[in-house]
Amino acid sequence: MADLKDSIGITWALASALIGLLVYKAWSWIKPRNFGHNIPPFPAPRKLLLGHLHLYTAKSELETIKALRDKAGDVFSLDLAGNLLVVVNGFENVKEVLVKRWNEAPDRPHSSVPSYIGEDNQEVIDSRGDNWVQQRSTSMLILRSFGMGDLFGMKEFLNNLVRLNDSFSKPHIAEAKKTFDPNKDPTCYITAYLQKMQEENAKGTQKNLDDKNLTSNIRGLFLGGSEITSTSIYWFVLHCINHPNVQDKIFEEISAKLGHDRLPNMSDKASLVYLEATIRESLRLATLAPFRMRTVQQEFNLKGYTVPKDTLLLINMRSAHHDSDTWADPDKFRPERYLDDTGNLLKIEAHIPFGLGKRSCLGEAMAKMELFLFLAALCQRFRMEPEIPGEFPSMKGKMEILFSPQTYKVRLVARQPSM
Ligand code: HEM
Repeated sequence: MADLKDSIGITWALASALIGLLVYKAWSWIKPRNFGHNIPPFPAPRKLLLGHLHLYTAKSELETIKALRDKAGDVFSLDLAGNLLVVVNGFENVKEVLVKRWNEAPDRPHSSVPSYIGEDNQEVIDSRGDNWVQQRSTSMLILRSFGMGDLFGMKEFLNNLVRLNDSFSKPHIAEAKKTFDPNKDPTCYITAYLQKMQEENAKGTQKNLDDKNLTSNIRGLFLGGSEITSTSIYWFVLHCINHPNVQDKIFEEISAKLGHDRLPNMSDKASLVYLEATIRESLRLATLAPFRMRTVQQEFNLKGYTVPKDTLLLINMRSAHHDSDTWADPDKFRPERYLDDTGNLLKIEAHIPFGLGKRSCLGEAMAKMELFLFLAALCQRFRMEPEIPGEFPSMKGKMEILFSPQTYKVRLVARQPSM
């Protein structure tokens, strides 16, 4: 009898211990995670398991982040089901993270997109460490030397290719290799890269320049550069339709500075300051890439808070362009804000449409040239009007991969020099 009691007692004890252990395990799994005592504040209490995921509502990310910033301040934390996300707002904090804290938070998180853009996530947008340094410096050198040249042999290329897969860059590389002569000046990005590869091989310093990275870089540069440039143009045209006085001023400037007998070229850029100011204002108001992401590799302090290793940073670029302490009437379209009293262009530090720091836009110089040449020619030749006279298209943007305008139609009316 005593034996039976003992064994029931032991069974109970074991069962209770097991239940206790399971409850403890379950609790430690669902309870809010402790990220350390000095992290930036949470804007709201956390829910079991979800953390702050419930804050993601039907509202746009832009509105959600703005509302949370109003509650918690410029730098705040969100618990995304056990992962710490620190949101960084305001130009000074954005600059601190992207420029001064580059060593601690150098890379973007790996995204799912580059797994088909890049081969094993190697291209310049998503690559890291030594590989990124070499892909970036080589690509930068090549972009500089080509300027607005036919970078990828695009004229012929675009006639044949529309799909972004293996048929995109590999056949093109194979074709370029057939005619590649290391002793001749490179004719496009591919031949310039092949030449650099050979030089590095000859010096024995070759590490990361190879066919795989070349393929990925082409796709990365193409993706990184095409959609964002065309969307910048859509925003500019939309602003011109809605501000006829601005486009008339650009036209007057073009009439006075270069006339109508030839198309604008890069030598006109310095004199078309009002056009340049309008391009800047359009890029600022839209902020096409409103959020940038980084992963934290080493703990650092930001505004007195600790940002632990492995935190995800969400950097609010839009805040840098829309804060009223940096920009007077931030939501107004006012190209004049970039001009001083004598009509010279001002450099405004908080104007950062191409990002900041070592991972800022690789194609900035090229994009600026493309925008200038295309938009100068457009404003020289056409007046941009709404499709239906008097019915102006909406200026409200929508958040897709980029912050883009709603679809709209424009009526292009040929300008006469006296118009
Ligand atoms: C108006 C046009 C453009 C805008 C507004 C723009 C903006 C940006 C921004 C904000 C970044 C991210 C910076 C960051 O994460 O901190 C970026 C990165 C990048 N952009 Fe652009 N971009 C434009 C055109 C181009 C063009 C034409 C190219 C290629 C020829 C290009 C290639 C890249 C690449 C490769 C990166 C990644 C750089 C790296 O990680 O080292 N972009 N761009």
